[in-house]
Amino acid sequence: MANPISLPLQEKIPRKNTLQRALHLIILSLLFSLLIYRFRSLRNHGTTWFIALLCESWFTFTWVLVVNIKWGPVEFKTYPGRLSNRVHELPPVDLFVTTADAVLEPPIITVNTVLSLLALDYPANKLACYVSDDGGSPLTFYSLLESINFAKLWVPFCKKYNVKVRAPFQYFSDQEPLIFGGISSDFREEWKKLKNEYDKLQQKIEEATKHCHPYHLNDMFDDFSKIERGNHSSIVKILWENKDNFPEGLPHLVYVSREKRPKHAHHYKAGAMNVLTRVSGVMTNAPFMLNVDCDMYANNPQVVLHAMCLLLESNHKGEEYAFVQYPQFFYGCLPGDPFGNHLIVIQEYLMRGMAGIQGPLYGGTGCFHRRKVIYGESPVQPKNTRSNVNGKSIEMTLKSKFGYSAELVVSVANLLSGKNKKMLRPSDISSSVKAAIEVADCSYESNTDWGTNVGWVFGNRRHSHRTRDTQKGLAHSLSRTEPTCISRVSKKAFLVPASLFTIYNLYTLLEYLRCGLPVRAWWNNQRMARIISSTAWLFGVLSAVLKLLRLSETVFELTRKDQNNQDDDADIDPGRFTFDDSPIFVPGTALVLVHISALGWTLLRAVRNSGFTSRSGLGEIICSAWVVLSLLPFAKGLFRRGKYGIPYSTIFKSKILVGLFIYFCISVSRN
Ligand SMILES: O=c1ccn([C@@H]2O[C@H](COP(=O)(O)OP(=O)(O)O[C@H]3O[C@H](CO)[C@@H](O)[C@H](O)[C@H]3O)[C@@H](O)[C@H]2O)c(=O)[nH]1
Ligand SMILES: [Mn+2]
Repeated sequence: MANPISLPLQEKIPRKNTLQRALHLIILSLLFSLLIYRFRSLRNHGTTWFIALLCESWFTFTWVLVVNIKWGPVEFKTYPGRLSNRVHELPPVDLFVTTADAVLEPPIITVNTVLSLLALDYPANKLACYVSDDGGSPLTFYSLLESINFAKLWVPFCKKYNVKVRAPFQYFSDQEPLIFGGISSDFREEWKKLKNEYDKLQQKIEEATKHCHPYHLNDMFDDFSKIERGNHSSIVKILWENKDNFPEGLPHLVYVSREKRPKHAHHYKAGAMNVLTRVSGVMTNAPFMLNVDCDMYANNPQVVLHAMCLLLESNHKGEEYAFVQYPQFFYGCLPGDPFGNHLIVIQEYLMRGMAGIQGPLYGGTGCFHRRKVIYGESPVQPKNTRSNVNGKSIEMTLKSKFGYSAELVVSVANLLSGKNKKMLRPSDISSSVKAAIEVADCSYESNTDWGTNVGWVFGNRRHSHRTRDTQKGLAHSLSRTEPTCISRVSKKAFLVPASLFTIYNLYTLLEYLRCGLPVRAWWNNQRMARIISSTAWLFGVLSAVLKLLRLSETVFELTRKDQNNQDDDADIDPGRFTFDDSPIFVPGTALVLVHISALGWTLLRAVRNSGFTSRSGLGEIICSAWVVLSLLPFAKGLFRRGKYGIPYSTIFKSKILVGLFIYFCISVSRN
């Protein structure tokens, strides 16, 4: 029998996708013939055409990139069972949860996230959970404090019965009979008890939210008493300490609210992540860190073990994975994905495709990071390159990079030299609270490498990710509108884009069907791709330009997390689009108006000439109709009132835009 230790913990398996690849090749050859055709036609035209061509080549290029990324998708198969006799080798992991606003992100949601992490299948004395509260909310603090007592029952219950979903709200939303089918009376009793305890916890938090409960009179809340949002000193509080270093107990739980001052940029989530990195650095200094948003939960209790299968192994060159990221799945989804935000196909094809090349983009959440990589070291760099530098200068270098905290510098040095390889972790974290408070100060990062070469980059990665997508988005919207205004092409030339269009749609449809999704979901996503490119991405480009010109700063607007009771409308249809007078709806409205008018105009001319002439252009009609279909929610919005209708002011602005556009087209065609 093979020694289990020698068995690999993971396998990287390329996915077979012959049909996909065939379509892929056809799409690419069509794209290139289209481009060549356009190059040929350039010879006969002036500068406007040259600019159009330049744009088209660029868009084709980005399109080719996006399609090509999907060429060689891979799957990672991990064998956590093979770790079972290597438990002593398992490294500590620090778990980060970020929350920022107790109103937009109700504490019960954060509590569920935290509970699902505390109950993970991993030695509890090797986990530490840190919650960053950018809201500095006593309510969030209170809710977490209250959840400890529940966790003391919940965690053993989950482990005893091998509960799959360890976020109680989700677990208890299942039908009782379904759970109880053929199950012991012990379990039934315990289930009822836990459900009852969870209800009590929920109620306490609710009462506190409505201020029916003077919870804050307790002296644990002193730090919060005079707190002013966005203007307070840092708070670090240990909510629970696993003092006995007990693998079956509860992991450490630490509350962190970093210092905020009106004059100091706080860099939103990236800033919070850097504080968490430092605070955990001086407290537990685990070599790996998982970060999740406050509205998430682990849907598989073995996530850490699976991640370790990848992170603990290196390849024959000694290279290691920098990070391991899990795909996100969403709960509370509307059927048919009306807003195209379930991201199932993107994660299944684009992300796996990227994983096949080098690795996916960091999506901001659900990710295990190697701490030394976050500290600026490369995962492929050989270890101990700095051993010949004398001790003093190492300290000075580290201080200039990581800031003045002596405790942090020691922890960084330990980590980078691999000294904490012993996989031990201080069980007493209360002695490091003072150091933790210090590194959570808002001025701590001044004149250091935090936010540039160390930690989460400000400005930031989220941003570059967006701009990339923007280009893809524009590629679609321009190539769609192009036929109506620029080209009236011959039948033969129309064949290429027409087949490209058909095959590309088949190709994307295939992706949806293979993921087991309905055709409706495919259509909704195609539609949303057009809508997003004419709204969010377009404005994303504008804001990036404004930022480059230093005219404005990007801001992070929190998404509201509870979907219930924000609306008391009786006839509420959650799948329908709602509008307001935001300028973001102007381009979409204008596009719809242009194409409806174009179609109307063609129809009118056809009626006048009794029949369509060759000048009507079938291609143009199809393209315009496709745009209108894609933007159907806008077209409907033109005729609806209330929140489902586009406000008159928006329609008015769009009409001005359309007027300008038509004027531009006419003057171009005259020249
Ligand atoms: O000043 C801030 C602002 C946000 N957050 C936290 O950041 C997370 C994400 O914020 P959210 O409003 O939920 O943004 P989304 O639009 O959902 O963010 C998506 O896109 C982000 C950027 O790519 C990723 O970081 C997120 O994980 C991903 O869910 C939440 O936990 C927030 O509490 C902070 O901690 N401080
Ligand atoms: Mn979110």
